[in-house]
Amino acid sequence: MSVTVRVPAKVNVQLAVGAARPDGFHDLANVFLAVGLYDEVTATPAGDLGVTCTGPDADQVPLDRTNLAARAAEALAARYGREPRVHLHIAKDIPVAGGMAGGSADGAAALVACDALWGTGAPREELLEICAELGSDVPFSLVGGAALGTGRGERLTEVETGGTFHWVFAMAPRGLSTPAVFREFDRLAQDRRVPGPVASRDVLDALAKGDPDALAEALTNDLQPAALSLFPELADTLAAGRAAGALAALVSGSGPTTAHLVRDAAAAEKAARALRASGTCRSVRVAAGPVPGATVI
Ligand SMILES: C[C@@](CO)(OP(=O)(O)O)[C@H](O)COP(=O)(O)OP(=O)(O)OC[C@H]1O[C@@H](n2ccc(N)nc2=O)[C@H](O)[C@@H]1O
Ligand SMILES: Nc1ncnc2c1ncn2[C@@H]1O[C@H](COP(=O)(O)OP(=O)(O)O)[C@@H](O)[C@H]1O
Repeated sequence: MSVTVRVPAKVNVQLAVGAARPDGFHDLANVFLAVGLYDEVTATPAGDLGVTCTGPDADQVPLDRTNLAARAAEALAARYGREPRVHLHIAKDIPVAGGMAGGSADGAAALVACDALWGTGAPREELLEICAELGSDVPFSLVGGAALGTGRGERLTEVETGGTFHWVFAMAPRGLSTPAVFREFDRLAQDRRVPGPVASRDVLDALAKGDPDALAEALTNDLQPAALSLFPELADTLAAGRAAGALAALVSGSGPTTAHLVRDAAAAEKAARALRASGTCRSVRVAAGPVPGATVI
């Protein structure tokens, strides 16, 4: 018997970043939207913990116990006093090190898959606690939809959405390390006082109304200058997206994937074609959100 869990990528429609905390993390006002670009994690009983991965970026995924899916299985097994005797196969479609929370998605998916496989019946609150231990973005991958993350992004409040938002994502030829982008944010902020992060009323209202034009006006990402500083060519991709008719273009989270908001599915296909032809990115994908979080299929 095996259990397969499907789990979405995310885009940050607001990422407000505060000053570095004593523990090295940053307080955030992080408005997440789950979008329909998925990994699938299949858990199968095995003699020992093992991970395999297939997909376009599979060669960049660690297969040892640092993989977030393996760490999730170990964390759940430890809580329930059992051995993590499971094989985890990741069918990966979310770009690696792309600012779309692919590793976090696999952590959340493995947790849900192992919980179902082992019949642990862990309460939702406990699963969310384990997620937060695994990483700041992992709780959101579990719940999906749209949510505001505070603290380091792990404390979630559901956010209302009044419609579907259509996006074109442009994948970059190399990844960006999340800690390196936060370090660059600190370096760029050196001489100014960084205000405490606050959720934007305009972003929340635009989401509630399901209004892409209003969301396009309100989108912000405080990590974008840091991502552009480390990866200046991303400015060309953002410009190509705007020229292709996107209502707005921004770096997704810590990047380097760029997210281009469009009005509807037809506009997404058109902008995707133009972005592909622009030669400013490795590949282009269309996806819409909100979609549900980690789900057994
Ligand atoms: C930036 C965001 C935006 O959603 O995602 P990505 O764009 O990387 O996907 C997240 O904050 C990433 O979350 P996640 O990838 O889970 O990060 P973690 O494993 O918790 O932390 C990795 C490292 O990022 C930095 N970090 C992360 C979160 C945070 N609030 N402050 C930080 O300074 C720290 O250097 C930390 O050691
Ligand atoms: N299951 C996983 N999938 C992808 N990367 C993983 C996974 N587990 C651990 N990692 C590590 O996490 C790093 C960040 O990957 P990822 O989560 O895809 O990006 P991001 O944090 O930008 O959203 C990778 O470079 C890789 O070393």
